[in-house]
Amino acid sequence: MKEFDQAKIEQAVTMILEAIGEDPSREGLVDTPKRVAKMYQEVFQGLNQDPKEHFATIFGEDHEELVLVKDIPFYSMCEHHLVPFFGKAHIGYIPKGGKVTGLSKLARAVEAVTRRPQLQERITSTVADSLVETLNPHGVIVVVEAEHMCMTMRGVKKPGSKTVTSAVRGVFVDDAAARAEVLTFIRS
Ligand SMILES: Nc1nc2c(ncn2[C@@H]2O[C@H](COP(=O)(O)OP(=O)(O)OP(=O)(O)O)[C@@H](O)[C@H]2O)c(=O)[nH]1
Ligand SMILES: [Zn+2]
Repeated sequence: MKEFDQAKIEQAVTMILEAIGEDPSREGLVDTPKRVAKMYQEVFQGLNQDPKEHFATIFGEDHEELVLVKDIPFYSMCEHHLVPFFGKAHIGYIPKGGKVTGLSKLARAVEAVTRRPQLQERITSTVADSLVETLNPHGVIVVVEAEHMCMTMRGVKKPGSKTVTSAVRGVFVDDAAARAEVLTFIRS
């Protein structure tokens, strides 16, 4: 378990408020450092989780065809600016050897990976590799689509722009028809 230092975050937030010329002791701000620390504990709680631990729930089921959970909503924090990026993750895999995991575990793995300072590419590949390492399936495909607040409310200011990343493993690498089938389901 990595240490979460609530007092240190409170100090840091107080310093940021002072540095922008605010008065941290005024009524509206007096509890803000505490609130922000509590919020960071929640939005960064994935730092204490390994996505693979969720795939320990394995059912023996003889299904060697596609399993796809799509439209899993997520919120993460861009590691460059510490502002949110958010969107949907779609996870498909083809089980092998009768090893399937609980459907909710796919969404739990997304939570574990997104609730940290992150990059969209790393979220995508970490989820794919975690499935490969635990279930050893025939193939995995992960698609993540997100809007990055660092590109909308600041900087280049392009609201509505979306970033799509994908990670394919196993049979999906060479099988364009299998990839296309998944993309059709994702869009439907
Ligand atoms: N590849 C990748 N880049 C990201 C992600 N989130 C944010 N970024 C980018 O990280 C880059 C950081 O660029 P820098 O030039 O170091 O920082 P900056 O001056 O704040 O950049 P601007 O956003 O262009 O103003 C920006 O281009 C962001 O759009 C992500 O998940 N993946
Ligand atoms: Zn950013």
